[in-house]
Amino acid sequence: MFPERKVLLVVNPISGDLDKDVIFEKVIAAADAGGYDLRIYQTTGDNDPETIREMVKNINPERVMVAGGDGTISMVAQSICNTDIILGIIPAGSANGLAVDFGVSGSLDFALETAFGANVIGVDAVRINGDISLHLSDIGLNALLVKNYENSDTRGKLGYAREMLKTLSEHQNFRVRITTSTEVIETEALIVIIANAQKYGTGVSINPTGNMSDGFFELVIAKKLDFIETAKILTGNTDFNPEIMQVISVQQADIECLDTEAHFQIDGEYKGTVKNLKAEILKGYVKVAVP
Ligand SMILES: Nc1ncnc2c1ncn2[C@@H]1O[C@H](COP(=O)(O)OP(=O)(O)OP(=O)(O)O)[C@@H](O)[C@H]1O
Repeated sequence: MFPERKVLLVVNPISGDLDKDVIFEKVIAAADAGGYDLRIYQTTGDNDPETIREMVKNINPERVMVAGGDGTISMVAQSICNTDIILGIIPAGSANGLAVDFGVSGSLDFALETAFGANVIGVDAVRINGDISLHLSDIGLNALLVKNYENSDTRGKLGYAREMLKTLSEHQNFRVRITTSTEVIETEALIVIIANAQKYGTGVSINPTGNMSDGFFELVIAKKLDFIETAKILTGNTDFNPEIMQVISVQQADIECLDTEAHFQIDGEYKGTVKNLKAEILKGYVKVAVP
């Protein structure tokens, strides 16, 4: 007899620098101890969302464990949204901002205990122009940095620092109009962040009151900053400063760039330039196992 309780493990073999063999061994042992029938899928970078959806439909797992970075976690979350399937997170990316925001940081054993544990919450998502953001998306300075970093051939801290200097010299502020159900804000901006979570992968806490389950997201609007202040934010050396940033908590918002198109990124992935964004909260989008 096959056990009724099934679990699917999705592993991105190329993410971060973690030895995936250790993850396989530990998940196999934990699934065995919990009486789960374990299935494994390694992502290929080609048609993964479709394949995972199909596997989820056929296997009907109680949980899906994901070992990868933010991109893989977000992809798997979108494959099981609005179901009772529980997402278990095993951080294995280069930055793991999403996992950190879920409180899943530290040892692999801790992540596994959490991923197989009983504490489960419904996590919201933000739909932005039809795409899904679980973490932090923005227009302006940081999105340009994401673009420059994606296009550069150096990786690591040095590459990041080089792209940051390039970004700071290229960036221009833009005029933006933000319309919510209660107000219209028109301002010059360096960056407008659409924040479901609190922290960037660099560790900088940009939205200290953010809660991923409250049915709201925040708009964090940073007006003109000086060079040093901006560099500190981008490198994760300073946290949210209420004197230079405005935060509003909303369920939906329209964002219009008034004079020029602005660079746009969703959860660390560059999306090109945009003039208009429509953002709305999707409450209880996916069930996630948390500490
Ligand atoms: N087998 C594979 N070969 C090449 N690319 C892959 C493969 N599997 C997944 N990918 C790609 O990996 C990317 C997602 O990476 P992911 O976000 O998980 O890790 P990361 O970039 O190391 O971490 P972080 O988001 O924390 O910086 C996607 O672009 C996906 O297409």
